[in-house]
Amino acid sequence: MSTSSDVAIDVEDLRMRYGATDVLKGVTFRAHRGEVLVMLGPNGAGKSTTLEILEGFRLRSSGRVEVLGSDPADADELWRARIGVVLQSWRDHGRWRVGELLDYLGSFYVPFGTAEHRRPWDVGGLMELVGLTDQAGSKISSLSGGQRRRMDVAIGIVGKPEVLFLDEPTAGFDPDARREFHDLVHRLADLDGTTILVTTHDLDEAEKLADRIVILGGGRIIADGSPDDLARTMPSDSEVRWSVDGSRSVHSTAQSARFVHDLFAQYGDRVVDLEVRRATLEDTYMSLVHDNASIDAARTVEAVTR
Ligand SMILES: Nc1ncnc2c1ncn2[C@@H]1O[C@H](COP(=O)(O)OP(=O)(O)OP(=O)(O)O)[C@@H](O)[C@H]1O
Repeated sequence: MSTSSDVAIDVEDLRMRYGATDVLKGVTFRAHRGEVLVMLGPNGAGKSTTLEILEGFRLRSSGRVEVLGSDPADADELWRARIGVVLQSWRDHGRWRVGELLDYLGSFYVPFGTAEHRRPWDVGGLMELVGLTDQAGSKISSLSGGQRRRMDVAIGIVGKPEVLFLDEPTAGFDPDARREFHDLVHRLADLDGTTILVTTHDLDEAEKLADRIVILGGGRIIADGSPDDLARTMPSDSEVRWSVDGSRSVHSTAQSARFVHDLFAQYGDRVVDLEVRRATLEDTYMSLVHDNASIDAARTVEAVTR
């Protein structure tokens, strides 16, 4: 059973209107302490808007929002010190050197440290953690795109945040850097109990990182569950592939276990290279987002023609 103290992010009926356009039409979700929550959704769905509201950078139109028990719209400096933010892009501090800037930014967190929760990160340890030790003395303007993004992450976590917001953090990462970053996210969540809300367009990344996934579509949360839960929500068929006597076959079925059983009953050891592919998160995502877009389009037509 979850208690309110387990809940790090609590959003209920969040609405956001830009001019005459409703971008968020009643968004409700929660994140528990130490949970990695991945938010998915097509371009323009309102993911960054949601994050900016939760970070206290943007005022919402209506709804209830609590992060670490406070409303971000009027939270104090102590609250801000407990929050870490990695925006989609930072382009500043070019003349600073990596180690110096982290040391300087970290110094702002010293008054907010406690015996149980020391702040900030030790700069050497932090650079090692994000893979920037070799760049400690480099100017930020000289970093590669991927190194710059690691620096963004280092800046986001220098104050040892309890809640961390990451807006498309791995854009521009090579596969190695991406994998290291995933390890870092798991480490922060599992060892330090950091609650992490990540947006990404990379469904493979979402599957690797998420304890839970929420999908934003048409201004609402259209799915909320673990990657496995979401894959199971699709009543789609599995794909069975196999070869018999050098001939390759494919069959779609909702009852893959029965089909495979029958296959072996018929061909025995002659069945080789057997593969059963269940619906993936990508299949689920595509289907949910497209279904939702059709429903939304139908609603719009209905409203216009009424
Ligand atoms: N300051 C603003 N004024 C007016 N409209 C805005 C503003 N910021 C965002 N929007 C609009 O709100 C919608 C949601 O934008 P948002 O950036 O939150 O989406 P997103 O899901 O993060 O998209 P992406 O995946 O492309 O980053 C878009 O249609 C965008 O044009």
